[in-house]
Amino acid sequence: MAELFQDLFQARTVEEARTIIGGHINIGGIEKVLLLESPGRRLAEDVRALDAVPGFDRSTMDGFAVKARDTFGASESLPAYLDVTGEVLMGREAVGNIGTGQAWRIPTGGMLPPGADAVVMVEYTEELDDRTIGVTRPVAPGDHVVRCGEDISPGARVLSAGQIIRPQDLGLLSSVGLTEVAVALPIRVGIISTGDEVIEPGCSPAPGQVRDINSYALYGQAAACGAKPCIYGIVRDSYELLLDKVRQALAECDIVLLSGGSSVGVRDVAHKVIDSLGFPGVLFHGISIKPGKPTVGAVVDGKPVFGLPGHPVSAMVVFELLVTPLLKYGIYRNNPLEFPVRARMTRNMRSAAGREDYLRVRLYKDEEIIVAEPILGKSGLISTMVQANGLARIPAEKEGVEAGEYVEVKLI
Ligand SMILES: Nc1nc2c(c(=O)[nH]1)N[C@H]1C(S)=C(S)[C@@H](COP(=O)(O)OP(=O)(O)OC[C@H]3O[C@@H](n4cnc5c(N)ncnc54)[C@H](O)[C@@H]3O)O[C@H]1N2
Ligand code: MOO
Repeated sequence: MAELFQDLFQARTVEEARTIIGGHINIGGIEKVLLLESPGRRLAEDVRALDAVPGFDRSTMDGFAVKARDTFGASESLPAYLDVTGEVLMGREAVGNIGTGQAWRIPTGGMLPPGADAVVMVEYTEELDDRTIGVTRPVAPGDHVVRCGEDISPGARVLSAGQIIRPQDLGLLSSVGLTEVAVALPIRVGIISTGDEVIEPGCSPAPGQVRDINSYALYGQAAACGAKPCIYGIVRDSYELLLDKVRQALAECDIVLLSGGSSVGVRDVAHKVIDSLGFPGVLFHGISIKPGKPTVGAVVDGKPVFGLPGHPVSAMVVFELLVTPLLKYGIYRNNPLEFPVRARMTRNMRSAAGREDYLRVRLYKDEEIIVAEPILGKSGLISTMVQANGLARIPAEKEGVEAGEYVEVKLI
């Protein structure tokens, strides 16, 4: 514990903060849901296909099933003449066999008859009579055919645990006959605002008071990640009151967020409260980012507890960096697409070396180039977050960015 205490106020990088917290957490459960209830949920287990998709060789065109070699050398001036000896019906097994010099009519999606290895599109045939066609263009084996198992082979791992179920995943699950999937339970996030000056949004502020922004902004962020947020209200700057409330939230939720009181002022009790909840307690106090420096990171019995800075922008930025990944994936995992947009800065911005800066930016397209216009303003101004549609990361080793330089941006 003494070692831990020495670590406090030694600001961590975001990477370090994630590693420290990630090493102690154990959150979430599993439930089975029907396929139609699964979009947006996180898969709890790998999914393997039992069946091949498609389960038979099938045509991708309307035309004639043939032996490809019977069409070799065919042209408009010298068609290959084939006997039409059968027809494939949609949704029915193709029974029989195509012999040399023979063709069967086949619809798009029809089952390729035994003996055939390609399909000639109807446009490249001429019907001479009911029983004879001329093929005017050759096909190679496999042309216009999807092979049995070409989409999905039986036994293959088709989806991986941890991934969010997207529309195309739903289609894949139905294609292999799965009507239920195991998904992670939504992570329950308890949200507590602290501060003697903070009042409910439905009240009129007296001089010195402000309406609660953080509970609502954080609620919105958690909901957008598919989590189950729960607001525990506003607690005055009192150790006992806050301890009670945090204990209640911790008993009912997987993650607890406090905002305000995370700094070093006399009334900033968040750190003290969080550290008295249980093992291992506070793991760091301070991250080397701006905004968001005075963040407290803790784990209590496997559940993360974060003391977020009171300034609304700071609280939201720290949420994006430390809470969003947990709500989406249940763990911190390497995500090269976390800042997926490369955008060109419209102006110079200074930043101190040794600290990562997260700039609120407005992204827009200017002559085919995505540009990032910084939204200036203090971290207490929620309107700056509203004007922004991205967060640009300025790496710690840089002392700023110049107009025209490229930055990596996360969409918000
Ligand atoms: N002497 C120093 N003062 C401050 C430092 C510092 O390093 N030395 N850090 C500053 C930074 S950076 C931030 S961020 C804030 C963090 O402060 P706290 O987390 O202790 O938060 P409070 O003092 O309670 O509040 C800060 C600010 O945010 C407003 N607030 C708080 N909760 C809400 C809410 N739910 N909705 C709307 N607004 C809220 C609060 O009224 C204050 O204005 O500390 C700086 N100070
Ligand atoms: O770092 Mo504070 O979190 O700037 O506003």
